[in-house]
This record gives sequence, structure tokens and C-alpha cells, in this order.
Amino acid sequence: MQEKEAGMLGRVNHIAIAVPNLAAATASYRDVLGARVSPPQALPEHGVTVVFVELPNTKVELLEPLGEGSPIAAFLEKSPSGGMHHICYEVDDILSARDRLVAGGARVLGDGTPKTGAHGKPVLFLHPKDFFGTLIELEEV
Ligand SMILES: CC[C@@H](C(=O)O)C(=O)SCCNC(=O)CCNC(=O)[C@H](O)C(C)(C)COP(=O)(O)OP(=O)(O)OC[C@H]1O[C@@H](n2cnc3c(N)ncnc32)[C@H](O)[C@@H]1OP(=O)(O)O
Ligand SMILES: [Co+2]
Repeated sequence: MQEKEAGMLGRVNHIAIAVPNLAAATASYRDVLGARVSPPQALPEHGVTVVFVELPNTKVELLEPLGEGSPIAAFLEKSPSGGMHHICYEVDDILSARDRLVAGGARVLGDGTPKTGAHGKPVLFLHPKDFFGTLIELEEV
């Protein structure tokens, strides 16, 4: 895979954890870990409902499946108690990042057209098999 141009990735926007029960996970982060947690956002176009745990230097996204055909259903079948699901890096220009990654041999999931993510920004996903078993999300900020 071609070396990515230096400086393509910005901050870690969030680390995502898939959970079987979002209300229980929210209560645990709020009441046991003492964290500030946003209200749930249902995102049917992504097949998930999410909350964000607000941290000083980044966020944790807790997500549970929403509706039929959720992209995280199979993940939770394999890991019924939940698990680390993806890491989201910020990029300045998601289309140029996509084109550079595809030119370098990486697989962009879906048809390569960015979707609007939980923060109302364009997002794309890169196949976990291309990045050491880690699902990568890119969010344009
Ligand atoms: C809230 C909106 C947005 C935001 O703004 O933050 C989001 O975060 S939405 C989050 C949910 N949406 C997505 O995850 C979209 C991208 N994901 C997908 O398209 C799929 O999950 C997938 C990556 C294609 C996997 O789909 P799955 O049905 O599990 O396919 P397979 O069972 O064939 O898996 C293939 C292979 O990949 C391994 N895998 C699956 N998920 C992950 C993961 N999260 N991390 C690492 N590896 C993963 C899976 O185990 C298979 O491996 P093998 O069994 O070794 O082949
Ligand atoms: Co995400």
C-alpha cells in the first residue's frame, strides 16, 4: 500500500465501543466512571443509536444496533458483551483522503460516498482487514 502523505490524519475524534444495551452502558459510564454522557441519538441511516462520553481530549462513542441489518449486529454476535468497534480520525478533506487511500490500495466501505455522521459531518469507513484488524472511520472537520 502506498505510503500515505504525511499529515493526512488529525486528532482522534472518538473511540467507539459497541454495546448490547446502550442505557446500561450509559449508566455505567455516568454512575460508575463518573463521566458526562450526551443524550442518545438514533441514527437509522447508520443502523445504530449512539451516545458520546465527553472527555478532556477526545470522546468515546457508545453504540447499539438500531433496526434490521445494523452493521454492528454481526460484531455483537461475535462479542455479545460488547467491545472496541472503531477509531475515528479527523481529516481536513475527506474526498481527497479517500482518493489518496484508494489510490494506495485501501478499501473504502460502501460506495465511497461519505455519509453524514453523528456530528453532522461527512464520514467514511476503511476496511478493518487493511488496517491491522481495526475499523477506521474518517470524519471531515
Ligand atoms: C454514528 C454514526 C457514525 C459516527 O458518526 O461516528 C458511526 O460511527 S456509525 C458506526 C456503525 N457503522 C459502521 O460500522 C459502518 C462500517 N462498518 C461496516 O460496514 C461493517 O461493520 C464491516 C466492517 C464491513 C463488518 O461487517 P460484518 O457484517 O461484521 O462483516 P464480516 O462479518 O464479514 O466482517 C469481515 C471481517 O471483519 C471483521 N470485523 C468486523 N467488524 C470489525 C470491527 N469493528 N473491527 C475489527 N474487525 C471487524 C470480522 O470479524 C471479519 O473478520 P474475519 O472473521 O477474520 O473475516
Ligand atoms: Co463513529
